Amino acid sequence: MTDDPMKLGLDDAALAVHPTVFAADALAGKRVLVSGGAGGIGRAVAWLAGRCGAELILTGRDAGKLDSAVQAMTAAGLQVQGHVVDIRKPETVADLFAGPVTEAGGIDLLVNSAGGQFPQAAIDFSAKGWNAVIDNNLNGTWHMMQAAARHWRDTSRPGSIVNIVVVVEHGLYGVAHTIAARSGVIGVSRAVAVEWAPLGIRVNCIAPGAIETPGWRVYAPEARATYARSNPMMRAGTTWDIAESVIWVGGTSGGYVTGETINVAGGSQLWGETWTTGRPDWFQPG
Ligand SMILES: CCCCCCC/C=C/C(=O)SCCNC(=O)CCNC(=O)[C@H](O)C(C)(C)COP(=O)(O)OP(=O)(O)OC[C@H]1O[C@@H](n2cnc3c(N)ncnc32)[C@H](O)[C@@H]1OP(=O)(O)O
Ligand SMILES: NC(=O)C1=CN([C@@H]2O[C@H](COP(=O)(O)OP(=O)(O)OC[C@H]3O[C@@H](n4cnc5c(N)ncnc54)[C@H](OP(=O)(O)O)[C@@H]3O)[C@@H](O)[C@H]2O)C=CC1
Repeated sequence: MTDDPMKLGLDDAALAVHPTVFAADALAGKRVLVSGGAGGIGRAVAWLAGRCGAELILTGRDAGKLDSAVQAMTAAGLQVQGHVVDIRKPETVADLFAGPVTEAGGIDLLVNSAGGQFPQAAIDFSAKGWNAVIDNNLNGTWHMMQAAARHWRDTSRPGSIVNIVVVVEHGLYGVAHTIAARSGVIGVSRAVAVEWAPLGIRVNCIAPGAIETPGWRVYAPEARATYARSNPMMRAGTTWDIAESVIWVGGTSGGYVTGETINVAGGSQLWGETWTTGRPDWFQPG
């Protein structure tokens, strides 16, 4: 890992050629919408889906980041468009589906990778900070899920949703607001996996462990330095680890899977600790 924010995780050059288990036509004829598609994990998902033959629609808040992702993927021959959408604003999400998604001919897979939080002891959260994280991660993800489900219902086509969450059972501290939000996403995903099965819609979650991305900039270097040893495999994961799991469960390979949350976390759901705020004296070994 490096402290250069531009060099956290795999860059476009690496994502363009990274080996994959998937065939070049695994998603041929499919259209994939990735929120947070210019971020670390979303960008890797987009590259993999595009390299498997899918058309891509990427969304995010930062137009410059979106442009750079679209340019890099276009230069590699992928079919991709980018749109500024703040997932916290249901009206902009509705505009995305009524406009670009419909004009493109619809989508087959929605990957919700937009999200984030800040590290802070829970006892110090302000009401505004708590609300910001809940709004971004729970409400924002829900707005995208519901808009996609309505799109598929109204166009009589099947669909698949993959929500990127965090490991909520154990071992991730200093981000209790995001644990609450992501537990909500996991809960609603299980609920609508049943409600929406008659519509041909599958809903699953991927819970990444420590995955080196530009998103890590929000954590102090001392905290980040411990992340690789937060799991029994004693290493950080890559955005490609997450991308391959997303495409597996979101694509036809996961066709009989719904309502699941898959930890792709090096076993950190079972062993290890990540203190995003630094480990307090109370929990120091010895
Ligand atoms: C076992 C697994 C191991 C995993 C290890 C790593 C775990 C997870 C890693 C990741 O998820 S990495 C990638 C994720 N990316 C990010 O997290 C992006 C960074 N975060 C944000 O962009 C923001 O925090 C936000 C959550 C999206 C909120 O943004 P918003 O624009 O709505 O809010 P702000 O205006 O910035 O702030 C609102 C409010 O929130 C409080 N607040 C914000 N930042 C902090 C902070 N650093 N410390 C304390 N409080 C904060 C604050 O109350 C803000 O209001 P004001 O006080 O500014 O008025
Ligand atoms: N990296 C890790 O170790 C882990 C990450 N995760 C989760 O995976 C997901 C992706 O994280 P990662 O790629 O690492 O982080 P990044 O910060 O690189 O990417 C997150 C993306 O989400 C977008 N985003 C955030 N809020 C909004 C919003 N309100 N509307 C639209 N877009 C938004 C950002 O776009 P823009 O910059 O344009 O605003 C950004 O590109 C997040 O939910 C994260 O919490 C979970 C566990 C571990």
